[in-house]
Amino acid sequence: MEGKTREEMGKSMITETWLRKHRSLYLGATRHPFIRSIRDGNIDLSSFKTWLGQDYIFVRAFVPFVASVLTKAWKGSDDSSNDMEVILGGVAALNDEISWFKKEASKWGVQLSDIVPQKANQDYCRFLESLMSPEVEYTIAITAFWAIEAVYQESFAHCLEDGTKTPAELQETCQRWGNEGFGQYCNSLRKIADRQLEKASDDIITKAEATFLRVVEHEVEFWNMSHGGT
Ligand SMILES: Cc1ncc(CN)c(N)n1
Repeated sequence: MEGKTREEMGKSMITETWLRKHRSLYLGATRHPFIRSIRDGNIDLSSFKTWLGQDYIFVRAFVPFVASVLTKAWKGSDDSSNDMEVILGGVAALNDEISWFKKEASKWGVQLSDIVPQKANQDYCRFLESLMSPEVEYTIAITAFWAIEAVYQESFAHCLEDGTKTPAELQETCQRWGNEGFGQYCNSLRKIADRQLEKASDDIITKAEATFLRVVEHEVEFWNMSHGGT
């Protein structure tokens, strides 16, 4: 692959080229100290509770974003029936996710109605809102969607690998995003993003790469907020 132009590699490998090019930033999100602390078994439970409450707020803002991606797929996709099925699966998963957050919050004594979104969360939710505009192309929105889900999948799957010391009470959390089915769903999103990028103009590809980077930066900030939170 080394030294080949994008045309020689085939445009379908665009997400692959980004993951290589921005590897250290991406690993900064998927191997963040917050994730490492879960994996090493020394997580501060107040950080976990901060993450839980803040992520519940994030997921509630994520639902309308995903619904907007579904709307864009309806008219903007080359294979809208496939894409809509995959995205609808994502909406269904988010429905479960919201119920899970409620159950988990009561288990940990986190009062969800009292949670005030912190700055990193507000910034991330505002970014999602900007992507919901009808002017934002489907290719950009589906790229963001894939990246958002993929960071969680890779982060939590990392906590489930052999030899990790993830505390028993956090196994279920890690399973939620680290399980194989969620991994397959992320692969489906990635395939859609790559297919869209393959036929996109250079301008859209540049915009999509910038969007990918912003997602990863927001994810790092989100972990930072949880890790340092009280
Ligand atoms: C911040 C964040 N990023 C991604 C996900 C996975 N839906 C999430 N729940 N929260």
